[in-house]
Amino acid sequence: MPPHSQPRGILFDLDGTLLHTAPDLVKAINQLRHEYHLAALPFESAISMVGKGAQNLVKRALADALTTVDLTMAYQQFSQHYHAINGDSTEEYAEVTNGLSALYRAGFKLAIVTNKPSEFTLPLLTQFGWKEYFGSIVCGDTLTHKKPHPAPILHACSELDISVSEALMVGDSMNDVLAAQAANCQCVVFNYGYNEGVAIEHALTQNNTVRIFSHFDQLVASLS
Ligand SMILES: O=C(O)COP(=O)(O)O
Repeated sequence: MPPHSQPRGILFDLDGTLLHTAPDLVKAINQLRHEYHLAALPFESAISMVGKGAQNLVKRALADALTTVDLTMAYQQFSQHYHAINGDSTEEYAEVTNGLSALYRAGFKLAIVTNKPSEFTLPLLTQFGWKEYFGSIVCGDTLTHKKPHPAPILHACSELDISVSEALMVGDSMNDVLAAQAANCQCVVFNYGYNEGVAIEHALTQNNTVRIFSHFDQLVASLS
């Protein structure tokens, strides 16, 4: 496979790639901590806990009280808080709606491959009017495995009816990069996202071939 052959299918991560979900996520996490009489986490430390799914986020956010917390119940409490505000302060990154629409109209097959549970992902896709663009929506609870496991990428390719060599994974974190590498899929990342609190440029090793973009328009231009 040539390193940057033109793909037929584009697989998008959600949090930190298409949507800035951090304000709502951090608010729900700090509402949860308040219930457990724990101090609010600063925004940056809370957001560094996002990336490996909501169950993991709750576990990381209550790390200072884990011996006394029932994580199943804590997840249900978090879920209630997040459902109540999911989308309220969430914004699309610049030019995402225009870019998705352009890629869709140009004939690319599009998918979502996120670690976010479907109960939170689907309402956001509806809110932003994007659902019709995606031929496959793979969430954190769709399969047994989440990114960085390759299974979500392979599942999306199968649902889009393309081979993995015809796909491009677009993300913001090493979870996306490692999943793509494990699936043998091309990958690009945006540097405006979360990557569990580490600048993606620093996380990628020097000989890594993953391209880094800083604006959604750059991705769209690279595909035209
Ligand atoms: O919910 C998460 O932990 C991250 O979701 P993402 O895979 O869309 O970045």
